[in-house]
Amino acid sequence: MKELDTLPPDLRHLCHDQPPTLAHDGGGNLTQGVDPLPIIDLQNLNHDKNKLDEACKDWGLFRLVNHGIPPTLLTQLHDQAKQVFSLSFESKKDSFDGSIVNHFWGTPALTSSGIGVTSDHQKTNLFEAFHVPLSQLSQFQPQHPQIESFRVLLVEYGKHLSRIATTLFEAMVKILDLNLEPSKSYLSTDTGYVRVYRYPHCTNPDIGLGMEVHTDSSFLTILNQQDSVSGLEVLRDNQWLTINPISNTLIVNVGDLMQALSDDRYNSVVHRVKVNMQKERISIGYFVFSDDGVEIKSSKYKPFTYDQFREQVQQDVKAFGTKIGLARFKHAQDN
Ligand SMILES: O=C(O)CCC(=O)C(=O)O
Ligand SMILES: [Fe+2]
Repeated sequence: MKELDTLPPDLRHLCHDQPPTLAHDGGGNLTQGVDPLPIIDLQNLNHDKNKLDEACKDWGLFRLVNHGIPPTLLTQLHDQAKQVFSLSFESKKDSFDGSIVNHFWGTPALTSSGIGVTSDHQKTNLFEAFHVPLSQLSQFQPQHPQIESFRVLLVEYGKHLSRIATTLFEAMVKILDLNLEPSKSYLSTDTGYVRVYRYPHCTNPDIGLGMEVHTDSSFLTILNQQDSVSGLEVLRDNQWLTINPISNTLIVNVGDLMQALSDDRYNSVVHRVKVNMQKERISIGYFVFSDDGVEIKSSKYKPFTYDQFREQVQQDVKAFGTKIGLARFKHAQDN
């Protein structure tokens, strides 16, 4: 099957239908000799407490090792995601339409009903994705055997993600010495979701980004870049730094909710995804939020729930073509 037939029609015209070429540079993703990211060992969090604190303050992201996810699971997930994406667009549409998994592309901002939030100003983001609410995966019963085996892997993967997010969140709350109301569960792994992304390779030099510049709205994001193709970049000291994929490691981002909860001690990292001119890239992100109705309280921000935050983001994307985010909730004197 031609690669173009597997892509959503809206994206096809953006990519030239021509074989990958080595004539262009690979999209700013030269391998750096030394990995500059802070490295956190999940098995040794007690010992790495200061390192974790520093990483969240200084970088807003870190590389997680010793996370306990079997390497075979990470590799299978990647391989099967690739296979699912390479089905024809029509068969993906038939399998996902009307299901709990939302097949979407072009914009990362979705309404709660799963419709992409678009505006005239917005440029298309060159990706295709599946939005997977983990707690509802048992209600998804795909007929296609490849999609079913991917579903089974995601169920297994989701258990690890929820364990890892809980462990990291609890460590951060302890380090920050936060006085959270004990009756409320702040981190809601039940409402967390996975997004499986495919960024098609694209030789069209006029194309924008795989994913626009943004911060994540989550408490934490756990990104699996088992793929060898890079693309993720973070803004650091006013420069874009490529976050290279290193197999069997995960990238953890501090998101907006965590920045607010930490009273700006932690930093919701600004990032984007570049399009690769030679190869398509697959990545799998997990986003975890606060429980329904839980207010994030801090001295720098007005209290807000995640629903209120998401609603505001959607309104801003519709009105201005961009997310404004935490600044919307900041007390006036801090603006
Ligand atoms: O695909 C990636 O590497 C990053 C995706 C991302 O930033 C997001 O979904 O918020
Ligand atoms: Fe992101």
